Amino acid sequence: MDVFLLNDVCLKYADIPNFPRSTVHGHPCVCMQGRFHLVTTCACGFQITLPMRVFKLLGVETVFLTNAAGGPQPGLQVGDVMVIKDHINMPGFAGNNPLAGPNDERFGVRFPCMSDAYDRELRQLALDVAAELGYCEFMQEGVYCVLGGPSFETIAECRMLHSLGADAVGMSTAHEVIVARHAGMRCFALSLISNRAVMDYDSQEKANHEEVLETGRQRAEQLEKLVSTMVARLERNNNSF
Ligand SMILES: O=P(O)(O)O[C@@H]1C[C@H](O)[C@@H](CO)O1
Ligand code: HPA
Repeated sequence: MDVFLLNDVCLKYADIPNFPRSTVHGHPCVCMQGRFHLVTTCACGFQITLPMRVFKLLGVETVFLTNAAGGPQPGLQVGDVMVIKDHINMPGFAGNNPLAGPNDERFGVRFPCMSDAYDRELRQLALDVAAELGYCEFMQEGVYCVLGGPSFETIAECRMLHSLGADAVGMSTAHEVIVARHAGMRCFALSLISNRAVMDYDSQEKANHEEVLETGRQRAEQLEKLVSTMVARLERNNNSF
């Protein structure tokens, strides 16, 4: 069941007016269990990002996001954790931006800047905490590219994305970050490289959701430790890194 956890209060998504419904199996997370993707709601970026505005209204200042992603960057291995330093919003090139339509000035300006979308201090904190925990061998930093899904990429698409500067490719996160940044919240995001992007016509590899879930299970404990240590560090410093 999809639930929204706020302190000890647990709300069903179905009980929150206008809240979208998650349809993808296997996306539990710490505070919001059940995620929304472009494919869930007929490419309506506004609806899938509504939770960010709910967070803002609840007084949230910093948003942590995680995702599973394929890796077109040859330096990335399955199981690597990539701190996202920037994104490419591919659906945005076709006009699918979650901020399209009338701007709600109560949240932010009409034309928000995105060159600082992923908070520099939080990225450094992640790398520092990872080093303390002994995670350096699988920590990376890179650019995440969001596509609409739900089909995985063709070989030609993977090659193109790599040449465009994408290190990881997935189906979420960038829309949420755009809306969170519009509302002035700080953003930090991680990609777990759950599968290699297939770049070679002779390869027998095929992207599939089971591999994505399995890689997630294998790294779950370390990811939880990394994020919870970062959150504890932030709390200790009054959210000021
Ligand atoms: O919610 P994320 O972006 O982690 O989920 C990815 C995208 C698809 O839902 C799924 C593909 O296996 O994982
Ligand atoms: O290879 C991928 N492509 C797109 N989305 C994904 N989510 C997990 N792996 C992938």
